[in-house]
Amino acid sequence: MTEPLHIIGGGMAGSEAAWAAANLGVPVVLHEMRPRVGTFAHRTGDFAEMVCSNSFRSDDHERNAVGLIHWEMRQAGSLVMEMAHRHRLPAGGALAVDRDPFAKAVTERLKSHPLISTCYEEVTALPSSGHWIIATGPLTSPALAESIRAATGAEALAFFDAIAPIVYTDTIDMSVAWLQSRYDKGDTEDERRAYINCPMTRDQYEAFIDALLAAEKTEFHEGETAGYFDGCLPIEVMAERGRETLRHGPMKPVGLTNAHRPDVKPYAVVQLRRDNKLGTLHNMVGFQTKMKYGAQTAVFRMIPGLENASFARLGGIHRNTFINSPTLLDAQLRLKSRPYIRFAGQITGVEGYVESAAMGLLAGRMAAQEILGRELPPPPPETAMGALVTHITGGAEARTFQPMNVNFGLFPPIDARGGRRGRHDRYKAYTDRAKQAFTAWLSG
Ligand SMILES: Cc1cc2nc3c(=O)[nH]c(=O)nc-3n(C[C@H](O)[C@H](O)[C@H](O)COP(=O)(O)OP(=O)(O)OC[C@H]3O[C@@H](n4cnc5c(N)ncnc54)[C@H](O)[C@@H]3O)c2cc1C
Repeated sequence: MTEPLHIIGGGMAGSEAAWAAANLGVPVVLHEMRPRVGTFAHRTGDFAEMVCSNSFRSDDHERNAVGLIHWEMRQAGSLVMEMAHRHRLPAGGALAVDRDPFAKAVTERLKSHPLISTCYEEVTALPSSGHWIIATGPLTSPALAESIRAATGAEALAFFDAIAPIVYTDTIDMSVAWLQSRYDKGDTEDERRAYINCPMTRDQYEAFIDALLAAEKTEFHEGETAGYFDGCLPIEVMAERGRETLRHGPMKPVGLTNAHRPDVKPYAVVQLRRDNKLGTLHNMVGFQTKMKYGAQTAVFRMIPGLENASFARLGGIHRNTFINSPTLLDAQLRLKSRPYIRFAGQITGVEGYVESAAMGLLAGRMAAQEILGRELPPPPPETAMGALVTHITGGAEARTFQPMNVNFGLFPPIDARGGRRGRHDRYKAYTDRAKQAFTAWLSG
């Protein structure tokens, strides 16, 4: 008899993992603590509940990385995508859904599958044997979080409340910005040029602070942690403490010489640090923020060099539990120290409903194949799922690892013309290449 796969968490990732594994003929036990034990964000006992917005974001599979991952999930028989399509609402190019009927439909489908059984209980400790997927999400219950922390090391399980935006490197104006590490630190030329620096005059800095103070901010939801980590204060909180605070903190201009105008000392400098091995993404150092998304783009585009910046991810604040996947997981999403346990969903350091469900789909397939005595290689990095799983299991810098949305910056680059038109064509080239690679992977 085929051994069962146990999945903890019936959210986006767990639901998708259960469906994928059961459809490969593996019996699944889905453990979900709701409705017996709730979270501050979930309202129902349904699987795949959308806790905040009702959107799966862009459905454009030709020029958008999220749309592309939708496409790949559909090819792989995704339950979340099928039910989202069935309950979709008009929303332009976005895939918005009627959230309650959507979650009910996912729940009914899972419950009526002959190979899936459900167990409504909170799992409070890491299991010691069997085949498991942990998909307990950003609001993993405290007892289980503690058990994961004990098994992986205190440093490994991160609780954080603020994230900084990430910019596509090719949208930064390098005729204004320049490459340099503070005080030219580093043993190699690469290290000495590890940061992108954007200079500000006094007037630009003052206008920036005014905009920051006036910008609309997100308020905490009830139950979310309201305390900030000391080393992780949102920039607007720093600005509220004094107009000069940022100039003595993340925007300090010391140890840097503007390569374009060495004679002019910048009044303040915004630094961006490489965020992935490919160098296609840079994060804004110390720029964690709770400004609303619209306000963030407007305020950050005031920074010289970022006037036309595109953001792979904007900053944000909420409680989040995720592991340091680049150090803890292998390419099969298995915990290196206990390979009978896989992780999937937001707890692996991906961000968003779609990305979480996609990682669930992958983990479910991988686990099922393993139980059946085969090994499923991860999808190639040219695909959206492959790019994302490669990023979290090795491509990302482990030291500064933060949750990540799927975006073209994670893909191996494609040469193309610059500018807006060039970008348009390049995105299409990315998705064409991905579709071919994904189709081959699925049939292989
Ligand atoms: C406040 C908030 C707002 C968000 N807003 C958005 C948004 O607008 N758009 C977006 O794309 N993403 C949003 N996210 C991120 C969102 O949570 C994830 O994108 C997605 O739901 C993660 O999927 P998941 O399967 O990893 O986790 P979840 O969907 O959260 O599922 C995890 C499941 O595990 C269960 N569980 C937890 N611990 C245990 C345990 N010990 N035993 C048994 N079951 C357990 C939970 O009850 C839950 O059902 C938000 C997150 C939060 C916290």
